Amino acid sequence: MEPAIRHLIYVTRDVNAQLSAQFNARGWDVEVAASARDARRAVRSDAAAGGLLDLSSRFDSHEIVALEPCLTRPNVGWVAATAPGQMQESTLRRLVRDYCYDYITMPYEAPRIVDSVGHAYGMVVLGASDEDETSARSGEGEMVGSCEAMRALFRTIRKVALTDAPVFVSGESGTGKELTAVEIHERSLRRAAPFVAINCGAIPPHLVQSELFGYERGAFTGANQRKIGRIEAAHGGTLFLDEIGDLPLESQASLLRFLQEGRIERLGGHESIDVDVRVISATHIDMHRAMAEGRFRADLYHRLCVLQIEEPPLRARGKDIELLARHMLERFRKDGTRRLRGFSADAIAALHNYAWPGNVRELINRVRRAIVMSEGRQITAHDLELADYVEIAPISLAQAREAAERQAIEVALLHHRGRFGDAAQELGISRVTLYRLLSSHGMRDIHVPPGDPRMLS
Ligand SMILES: Nc1ncnc2c1ncn2[C@@H]1O[C@H](COP(=O)(O)OP(=O)(O)OP(=O)(O)O)[C@@H](O)[C@H]1O
Repeated sequence: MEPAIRHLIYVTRDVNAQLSAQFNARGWDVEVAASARDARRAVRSDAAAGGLLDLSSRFDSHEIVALEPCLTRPNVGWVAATAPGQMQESTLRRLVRDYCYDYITMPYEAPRIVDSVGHAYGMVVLGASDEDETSARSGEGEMVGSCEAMRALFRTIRKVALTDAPVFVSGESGTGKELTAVEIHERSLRRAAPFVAINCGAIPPHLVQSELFGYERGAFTGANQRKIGRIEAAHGGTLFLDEIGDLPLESQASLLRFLQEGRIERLGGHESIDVDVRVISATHIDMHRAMAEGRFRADLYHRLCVLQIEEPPLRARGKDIELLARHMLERFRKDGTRRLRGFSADAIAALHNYAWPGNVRELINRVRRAIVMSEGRQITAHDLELADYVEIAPISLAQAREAAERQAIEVALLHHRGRFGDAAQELGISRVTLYRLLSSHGMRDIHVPPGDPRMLS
């Protein structure tokens, strides 16, 4: 809500006493800044304020340059007062265009200026309440989200954090699997101990064993000193095994042994060492297929997958796409040089129309690039490189039905973690019909492992 007294930062070399009195009479508390230095001090607070930049009082070019950082503050709504002809100067024109809500040329009427600054202030307050809403609904720890799928995920994280059982996180690349693992660790009794992450897909296969288990001095040529492996380094804490599907078969056997016995042996060592870690693993590949093709041991999978978490893809998160985009704009806005005021309507439309194959990681990258490249006051679809997604091509009723059917199936399967019987029941259809629909929508490969007898029915 708007406070009773509003704060005005009046940047001028030549205070207009009558104008100040008008502001006071309309409930403004006026702070005069006679130099860029005073202005910097005045804008330091994060509270919303109105700003009157009196360019007609002839600041020299040095002062103008020094004023620019004050104008970029998002919590001040600036209005410029200019002398006739001043807008011919390109520097002033740019400052007014980029940072001010309005400008008024002399001779002016005091009430007109007070009204204009009032509107600028109102716009700032409107923006701030958007941000409040964003942070109030921001989710869990570092994780932003408020849609039903994310709320369900946060509930699961809280439950899972209370136990020590292995957790398996599946989901497309960039959906937040590692962030989920961190969140589980942070909410668990292990939070004071290390969280150690290892990307099994990024380590050359012949080095995986030594990375995981460590080695003793002289274990192999080049082993000049003892090295503690990642499992041992996580003692007392949580071990996050990312891209577990890429773990070579040899290491799968060693990892299974460790999970069964709770002990490791460093390479070239004879001592068996007790290690207490909670294992969280993740992958974006289809583990059922990997097992069917003999690339992943089923016994290890079942050990790792005591508790399962499915990370929803960004395209299934509805309004959260916008929430995340705004959150990332706030987080990275200092990378840009302009004072950006959110996203344009075409950007919002594109955010929803685009399918986000790279999920949250891609969204972060697009927003960061747009912050730097944007030339206007708002981030547009073009800045996000999503200009082609502003308008969706008109679709026929049949196509609309098909898209809705597909989305309902995705959501039901996500909701029931891939349990076909439950998903079919929620959708009010038989299992057989669900399998048939999966086939007809080309979703069979994503949701049903090859060779699954269910597909034969
Ligand atoms: N809900 C979220 N809120 C805020 N940031 C998120 C969210 N989900 C993911 N991120 C951010 O998105 C980026 C990708 O997330 P993360 O690395 O956890 O994904 P991943 O699923 O593990 O990816 P990969 O499969 O490629 O390893 C990170 O910068 C992460 O902080």
